[in-house]
Amino acid sequence: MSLSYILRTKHRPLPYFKALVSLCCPYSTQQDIWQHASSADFLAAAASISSIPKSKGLPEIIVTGRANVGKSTLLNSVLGRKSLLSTSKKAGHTKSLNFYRVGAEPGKLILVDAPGYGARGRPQWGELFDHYVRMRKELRRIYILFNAKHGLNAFDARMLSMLSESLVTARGVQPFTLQAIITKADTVPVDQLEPVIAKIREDIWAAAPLCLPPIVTSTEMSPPFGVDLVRHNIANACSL
Ligand SMILES: Nc1nc2c(ncn2[C@@H]2O[C@H](COP(=O)(O)OP(=O)(O)OP(=O)(O)O)[C@@H](O)[C@H]2O)c(=O)[nH]1
Ligand SMILES: [Mg+2]
Repeated sequence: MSLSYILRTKHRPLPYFKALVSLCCPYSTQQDIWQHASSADFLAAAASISSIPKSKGLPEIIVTGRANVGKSTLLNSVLGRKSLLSTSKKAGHTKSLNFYRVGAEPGKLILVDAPGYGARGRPQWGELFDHYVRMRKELRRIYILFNAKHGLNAFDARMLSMLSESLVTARGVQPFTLQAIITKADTVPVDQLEPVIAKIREDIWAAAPLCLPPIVTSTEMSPPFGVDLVRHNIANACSL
């Protein structure tokens, strides 16, 4: 709904005013979603395809990336929580698709944490992730995470090009979008950060030109760096 349409409409019931507010200050309206984030809750864990929970009809986003890249930590930070999601120094910690409702019941959206891929990944985790991505109609955006210190490796490039292929269907429909996130920016010396980010952007572009350019984050910094941008991005992806 455009601003000019709203202003031209004679009868302006409440939804029009709500739309007007969200057009004028989308950021503050989106913040409401995360203000209720403390009521976020764990919904289900699926370690196999048959245990993937039925959709609640809410928009969903999922994170992926090499094991230990910081997927579960980033989702905790997005939710303003310390330990709703279990994290570990040891790679290969998350072993199932874990579903989290955001906002008080019935919720606004669902965040899905996934096991990592790469040398510490397992084939059955890959199958689970692929099945979810292929079948979930509510999936709005995939977030693919890269460690600032490590950059991309062959596993990342393969994952990016595989996801690229599913970004547009044969009929030209885009079922979901793909967004890159750089994690652990605090582990790179500040004077090296610019070239490091430039190289990661270049490598992402080479493997998946349709991937949205990376948001740089650090959950270690105080306040966390880039996490507000991630919240904003998730809300946008879910049309909230
Ligand atoms: N320095 C730093 N460490 C981080 C950051 N984000 C996460 N970590 C650490 O990285 C380690 C792995 O974090 P997780 O969130 O468990 O990583 P994951 O991608 O979920 O890992 P798997 O579940 O094993 O795939 C933990 O020790 C975190 O504390 C960050 O921004 N900076
Ligand atoms: Mg994890």
